[in-house]
Amino acid sequence: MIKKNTLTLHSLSVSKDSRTLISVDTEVKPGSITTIMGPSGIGKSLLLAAIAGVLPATFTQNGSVCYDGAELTALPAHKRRLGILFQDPLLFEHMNVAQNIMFGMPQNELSKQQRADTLLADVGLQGYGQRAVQALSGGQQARVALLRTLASAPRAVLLDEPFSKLDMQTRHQTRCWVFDNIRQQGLPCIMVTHDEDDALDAQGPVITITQPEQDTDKLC
Ligand SMILES: Nc1ncnc2c1ncn2[C@@H]1O[C@H](COP(=O)(O)OP(=O)(O)OP(=O)(O)O)[C@@H](O)[C@H]1O
Repeated sequence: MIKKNTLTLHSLSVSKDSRTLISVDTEVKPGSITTIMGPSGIGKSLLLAAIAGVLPATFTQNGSVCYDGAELTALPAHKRRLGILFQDPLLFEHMNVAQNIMFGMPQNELSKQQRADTLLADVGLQGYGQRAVQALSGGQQARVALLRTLASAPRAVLLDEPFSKLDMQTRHQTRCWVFDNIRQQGLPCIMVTHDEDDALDAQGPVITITQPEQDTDKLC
């Protein structure tokens, strides 16, 4: 049976030099947020890159990624139509804040500028549309990158530590807004985080990745 608007990973794994770093099997339903947690350097960001179709060539992947029952694994990133937010905001520096947010908006969006302004106000950045992205703080850039991802009409979203650059109050407010938005749009979401409050607020399954067994002789 086709699971409508569901993102499924079938034993999706990332390896380097034939050593598996990470492997995940999961099904993410529309409007559900699955959290991935685990130690630094274990391959969580690489897993998101594999789902999005932008895994660096040094790594190989096995398993498959499906959306709506159709396999995406062989498709290039732009044909997967998944929104990915990297840890680094990677904003376009030749565009202002509003232009960054409008970048991936669908052509038929009635007033892109108006929508960008509304989104900015929703995350506490009212009136920032015409500013240069270089003039923003790290936390402000992180919010603009989040808006750009959500405004691009993705079929699912992949968020890599989306709130880590925000102070506690902004983090809480932004997180509530983002999670509400994801639920309202009915998007399946996979979020990588080190923060247990992020995982709690996500109200979805939590996948904890553990280190592979180590050779105890090598431990001090
Ligand atoms: N583009 C790349 N080229 C080479 N090595 C990379 C690249 N990206 C990641 N790595 C390496 O792959 C391993 C896994 O990295 P990854 O960023 O996925 O870890 P992570 O679990 O997301 O860590 P963190 O929680 O610290 O963000 C690390 O050893 C990292 O140095």
